[in-house]
Amino acid sequence: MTAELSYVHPSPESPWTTYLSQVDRVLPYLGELSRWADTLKRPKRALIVDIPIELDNGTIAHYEGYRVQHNLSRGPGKGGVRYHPDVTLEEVMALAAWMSIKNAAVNLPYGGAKGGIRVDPKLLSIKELERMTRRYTSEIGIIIGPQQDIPAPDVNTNPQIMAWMMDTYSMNTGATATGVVTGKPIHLGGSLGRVKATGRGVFVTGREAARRMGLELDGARVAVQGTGNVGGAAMELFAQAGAKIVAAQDHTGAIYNGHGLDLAALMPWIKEHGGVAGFPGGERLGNEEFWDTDCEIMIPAALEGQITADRARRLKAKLVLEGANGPTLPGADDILADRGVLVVPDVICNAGGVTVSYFEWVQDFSSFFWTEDEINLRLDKIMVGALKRIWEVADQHRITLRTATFAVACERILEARRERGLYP
Ligand SMILES: NC(=O)C1=CN([C@@H]2O[C@H](COP(=O)(O)OP(=O)(O)OC[C@H]3O[C@@H](n4cnc5c(N)ncnc54)[C@H](O)[C@@H]3O)[C@@H](O)[C@H]2O)C=CC1
Ligand SMILES: O=C(O)CCC(=O)C(=O)O
Repeated sequence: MTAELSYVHPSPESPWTTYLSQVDRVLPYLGELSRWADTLKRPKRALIVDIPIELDNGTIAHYEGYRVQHNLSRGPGKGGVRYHPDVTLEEVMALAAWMSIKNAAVNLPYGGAKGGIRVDPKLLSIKELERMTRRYTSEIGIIIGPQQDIPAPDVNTNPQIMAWMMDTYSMNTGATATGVVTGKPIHLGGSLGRVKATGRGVFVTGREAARRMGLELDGARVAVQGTGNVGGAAMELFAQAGAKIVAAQDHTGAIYNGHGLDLAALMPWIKEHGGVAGFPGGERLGNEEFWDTDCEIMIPAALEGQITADRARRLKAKLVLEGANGPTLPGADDILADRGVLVVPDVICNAGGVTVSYFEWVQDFSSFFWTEDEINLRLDKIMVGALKRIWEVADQHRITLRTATFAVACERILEARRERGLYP
């Protein structure tokens, strides 16, 4: 008998509720190990921190920060840090839990963790952003470390923020510790290929899924939500493979071009203007209309809970590639499965980022750095191998790729849990 968590009150649409229902679906496939499954339904450790900083105008602001370590059975915690005004403890718990599943699905020697600050970073100056990042790092410094828990970039965080985190942790501990975060700038122990790795993983899993479905990438129409690190890199790789990016949406709006958006013009536009809105090479599309786009492939690569039941009924795509974490609500998942739309779930589809983070961590420890070709080849091999195993389990039990990924990952996590035992 396991008591409910007293500190969360999730709504039916919260990411934590979505995650719990995904775990429930996998229980019939865990055999004896299901005895240990409650361990997946509660984070091992959740730290909430106050982050006071002095703003440029001399006033003091306080931000709420989190670092959650969901499961550490297979190794140190690993997962990104998000800066967003809607971040909550429950959201970070779900994101940390999905990291446990993802890391086990690609067989990395990590547990799952995630962090975040409830802030709109676009409202901060660069100096304020640095002060907030450094204070947050000091506050969570009691639970992170190269062998304990290794943060990385997520929404609205980037290599510069990772550099400040690495520097702050190193100053506080008295020695340069490049392995404390990944996604760093290259000359500070970062890895070639990390910036585009998540988008590359989305492409690799999409390429494999399309091959199995008999869907030609050359000429395929693709719609992408989110044009940041993940969506931007995925769009470029699909376009290089001959696909047409017909629609793109981000926080500034949505655009459409039936002949394919010209990425050579769009990407610099986004960089300069902060988003797709106003791009002259496409027609303006309503945010809701975006989900009705005629396309073969839909890539949600922004935030959670975007594919609702209603949108799942309307979606025209045959293949959904979850670049974002948790973009599809459980009810919508069922509708897509009933409609024969293939979903490559987040916990494998976007695992390319953490896989190259793992390569970065290994390179930092050995102080020996690989070429970008080596990294991309190894990434491809790991993603293809992991997806193949997941597909076998899906075929064996006639279950969705999401439940199959959870089955593979939960078995690995719970086996480690069982073997380690309960008592110190
Ligand atoms: N950065 C990474 O390595 C990884 C990121 N992810 C996930 O991918 C997703 C995107 O992350 P990044 O590309 O890193 O973030 P980013 O900060 O680089 O880009 C986020 C994108 O989402 C868009 N967006 C924000 N709010 C939106 C809204 N309400 N409607 C439409 N678009 C909106 C933004 O305009 C931007 O284009 C997140 O779910 C993240 O957790 C998953 C694995 C690794
Ligand atoms: O690179 C990492 O360690 C984690 C990336 C991440 O946050 C994610 O996969 O959602």
